[in-house]
Amino acid sequence: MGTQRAVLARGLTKYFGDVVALDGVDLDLARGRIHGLVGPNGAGKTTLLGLLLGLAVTDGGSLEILGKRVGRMFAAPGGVAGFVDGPGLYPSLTARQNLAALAALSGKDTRTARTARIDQVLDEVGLTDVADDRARGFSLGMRQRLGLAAALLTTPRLLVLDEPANGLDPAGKKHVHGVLTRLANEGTTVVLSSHRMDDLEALCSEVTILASGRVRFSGPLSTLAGENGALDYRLLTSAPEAARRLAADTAGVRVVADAGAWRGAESLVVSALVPALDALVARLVRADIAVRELAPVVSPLEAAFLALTEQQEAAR
Ligand SMILES: Nc1ncnc2c1ncn2[C@@H]1O[C@H](COP(=O)(O)OP(=O)(O)OP(=O)(O)O)[C@@H](O)[C@H]1O
Repeated sequence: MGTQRAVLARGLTKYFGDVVALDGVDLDLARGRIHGLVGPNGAGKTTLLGLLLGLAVTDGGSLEILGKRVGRMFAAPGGVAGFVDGPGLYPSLTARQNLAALAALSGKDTRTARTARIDQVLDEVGLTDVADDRARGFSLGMRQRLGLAAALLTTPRLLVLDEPANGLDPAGKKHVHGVLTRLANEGTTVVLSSHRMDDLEALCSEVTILASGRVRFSGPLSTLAGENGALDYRLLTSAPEAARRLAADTAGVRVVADAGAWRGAESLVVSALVPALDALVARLVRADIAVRELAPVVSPLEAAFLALTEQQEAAR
């Protein structure tokens, strides 16, 4: 048995002329997880994903993928599939022909087995109805789904996707999320970048936040709230006035403003760290005040992202 990590990177650096795209990046990706990569434009996300796909080599540091040290060859390590900057497709071929061309390259299965597998992956990404249409006429969302289907043909153990949700309509997103979740449940590691915090929160158990080529946070989404200082939370309770008085009287809790109505009920917004929030909820319950809803106004991931972007702006 090799390491349980799909990716182990230490001190990765990558330069483009004078531009430092990656500046000492450490990354640990456990197998069978969906890991989100987030960061402002130019943070280094595509560069990092490109290294994982063997599209570029590092200028420094070490990289181990699926238990094997990556050398200085421009080649996708075995078991790795995916794409950056959109999937490479033949525009004049249909979706099915594109996949058939790729499957034939691998030369592993019989023609019948390949055809069955192609039908299966087309179905998984929701492209069966357009299987015989040329890729040239495909929308961005359809191209993304065909790119994912192509990656699935190889049964990857590490799937690397750069903004796979770009251009997806709700039905397309449902297909893609379903496929990625199934893959992770079966042990494939998925690493994807996105500017959509809601997608990342729905899909990923862990995230890495990059800014200016450096890792600002890497770990479970659940620990982000604690990392990022006080957050604003919206509270809906059975007794808004009494809840407001209790909140104002709880150490570490600040009542933000008169939040007014929220979904037709009077709500309260408080700013607090998680332990103070826990204390407030316990006090509300002890006072027989029911907590009907409690959620961050801005998600921890979005708050962390915004804080980081603001820091970057301030440094300019
Ligand atoms: N081929 C290249 N030649 C020169 N500079 C590059 C090249 N690729 C990336 N860079 C630079 O490296 C830095 C990181 O770029 P990268 O594309 O990895 O960021 P990103 O986080 O993917 O950004 P975005 O969210 O805008 O896609 C940027 O400053 C970019 O201009």
